[in-house]
Amino acid sequence: MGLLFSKLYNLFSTLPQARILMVGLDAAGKTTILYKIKLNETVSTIPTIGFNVETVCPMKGVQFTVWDVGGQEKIRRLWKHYYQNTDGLIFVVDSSDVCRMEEAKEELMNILEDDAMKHVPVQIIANKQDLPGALKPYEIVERLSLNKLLTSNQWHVQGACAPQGEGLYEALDSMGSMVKQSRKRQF
Ligand SMILES: Nc1nc2c(ncn2[C@@H]2O[C@H](COP(=O)(O)OP(=O)(O)OP(=O)(O)O)[C@@H](O)[C@H]2O)c(=O)[nH]1
Ligand SMILES: [Mg+2]
Repeated sequence: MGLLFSKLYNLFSTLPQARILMVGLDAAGKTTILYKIKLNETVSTIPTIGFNVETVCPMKGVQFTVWDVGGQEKIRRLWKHYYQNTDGLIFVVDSSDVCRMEEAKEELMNILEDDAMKHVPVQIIANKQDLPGALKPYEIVERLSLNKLLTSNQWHVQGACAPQGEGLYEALDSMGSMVKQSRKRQF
């Protein structure tokens, strides 16, 4: 009964509360994004060993608990421990790190193969658009083969520059819409 009420609340409430998992390769900009959204500040970061978690209200009527999990290669195997009950995935890409696009694609593939993540909406943030040589969002779609990879997940790609906050509102807005739609389908 409690579960039913909670589902009804989430479906009809104007305040969707959602658990969002944010991953991506090391140095993609995840922690910078998290604290830009939370504090509207550009914090100086060190590589995340473990995770950061913050509740953020990026816009009126939306509350996300965002889990930012470290992306260094040796700790990526820990990502799977955060999959359960995830309502939305934010996958952050350093758009200027062209050499590691294949690696990013493989990691995204691994995530989506997990049963817990099969139908979770995916927001790709094509970060570091300010850097020379950064791939545009449509080029990231091609490099990550998103049209082939994301056949059973709703998805959206947003270009961003985290320290300036550019593109972050749009990314979270789209994540919120996808989470709401996905909840309606589940119900
Ligand atoms: N030029 C530029 N630098 C950025 C941008 N976003 C983040 N950075 C920088 O990229 C570096 C890594 O950022 P982090 O936020 O620590 O990266 P992370 O994804 O959390 O890395 P891990 O914790 O190791 O997984 C930092 O020096 C940030 O200042 C951006 O949009 N443009
Ligand atoms: Mg980090």
